[in-house]
Amino acid sequence: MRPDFPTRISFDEAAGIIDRVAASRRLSSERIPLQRGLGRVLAEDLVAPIALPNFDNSAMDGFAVRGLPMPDGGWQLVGEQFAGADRGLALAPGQGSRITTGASLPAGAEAIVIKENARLDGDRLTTDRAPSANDHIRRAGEDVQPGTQLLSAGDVLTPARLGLAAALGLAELAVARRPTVAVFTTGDELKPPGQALAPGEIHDSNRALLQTLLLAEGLEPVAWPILPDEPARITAMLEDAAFSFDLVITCGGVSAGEKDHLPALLQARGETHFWKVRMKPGMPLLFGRLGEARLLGLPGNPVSVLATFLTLGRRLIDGLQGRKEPRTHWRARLAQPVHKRHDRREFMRGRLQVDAGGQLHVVPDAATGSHRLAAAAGNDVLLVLPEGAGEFDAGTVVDCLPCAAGRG
Ligand SMILES: Nc1nc2c(c(=O)[nH]1)N[C@H]1C(S)=C(S)[C@@H](COP(=O)(O)OP(=O)(O)OC[C@H]3O[C@@H](n4cnc5c(N)ncnc54)[C@H](O)[C@@H]3O)O[C@H]1N2
Ligand code: MOO
Repeated sequence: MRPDFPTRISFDEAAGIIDRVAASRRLSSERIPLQRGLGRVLAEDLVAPIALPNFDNSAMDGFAVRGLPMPDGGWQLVGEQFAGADRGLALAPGQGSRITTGASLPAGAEAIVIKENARLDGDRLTTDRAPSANDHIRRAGEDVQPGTQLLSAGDVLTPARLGLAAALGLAELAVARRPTVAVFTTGDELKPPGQALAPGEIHDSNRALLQTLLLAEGLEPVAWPILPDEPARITAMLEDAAFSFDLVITCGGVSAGEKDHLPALLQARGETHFWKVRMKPGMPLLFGRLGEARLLGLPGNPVSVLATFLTLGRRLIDGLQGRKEPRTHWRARLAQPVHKRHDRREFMRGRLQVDAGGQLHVVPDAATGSHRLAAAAGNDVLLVLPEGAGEFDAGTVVDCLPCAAGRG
């Protein structure tokens, strides 16, 4: 019987379904103080309420002068203006005043003579370095004009953008709420790290991997104890989580084995948006709805977790928050040829190198098995080989997605 949901779909079809579901489930917005804004997605456009700089001021410590070139005998010093309250100084031709960096420019000032180039003799100011008009003067509005749209809804807040908002006098910004995420690992073979293994058991590595992938996105995942391969337990725990979380992410139990219960669970108790994507690794990826939550069932192999999360999982999280800014990716030349035997889009592990001419190269890792966590740990990108089997010659330009968050 044909399943009544999309299956064995292309990567682009899966991305399209994720985008549509995310758009229909867009999270509400909230106002937050700037200090909590890093990495958040703006929910409204940011329009400058004031100019930056908001008044003409000096870029250097020294003297503001009026009268260029320097009058015979220099300028006459008539006052001082420090950063802070504007004293309302006005310079007549031939006059100058002390000034500090960031201080309001006295009316009439035409240039700043920096302190190191100035000679002061009583109230006479001279210099050997003839200043030009506007030297070291920062004009009101030269960075930002009031009314200019600086950021758009969907942009991501960086330190510089948060600093900009502060400079504009905004104490809070409206951002998309972050999705709440429940994380489950499943499998009778799993033991937490720190516990001894019996024959047939392995340590649960996906929990640390997935939790930190989510933390790197600024989310605060809540991880459950390891689930046994028992359908009733799995159903109860996942339905419980689906009540209180926006997103439930599981690892393992989504392919064809006797103990792979998740696809049937979702079909019986929720809704399947898709199951199985023509990608490698990560082919058995499952996506659907359980209760009001979205459920993302990642394949159990650790490298599949990495690849499916970074490509499609993160896309869902971005979409739920209305993120429009694309993710960073590089284009690099294959340092070695790759013979691709299958038809799926492949996300191979690779290491970036830059040559003396500034050209990026990527060295594909021969350890392609989706259990090869050491190979993933030793590389810094997922290099993307498009659909279709065949030879990819050395020098072929490929997309590379950073996969070592936290390394800078
Ligand atoms: N007959 C078929 N067999 C398999 C298929 C298939 O299509 N037909 N797909 C293969 C692919 S591709 C993948 S990927 C895996 C995915 O399997 P599951 O998602 O069902 O995951 P499990 O079978 O539970 O585990 C797979 C593998 O990963 C290990 N694992 C699971 N959880 C963890 C964890 N938390 N930490 C560390 N390692 C974990 C598990 O022990 C298995 O070795 O299926 C293929 N088989
Ligand atoms: O697609 Mo599986 O994720 O190759 O190992």
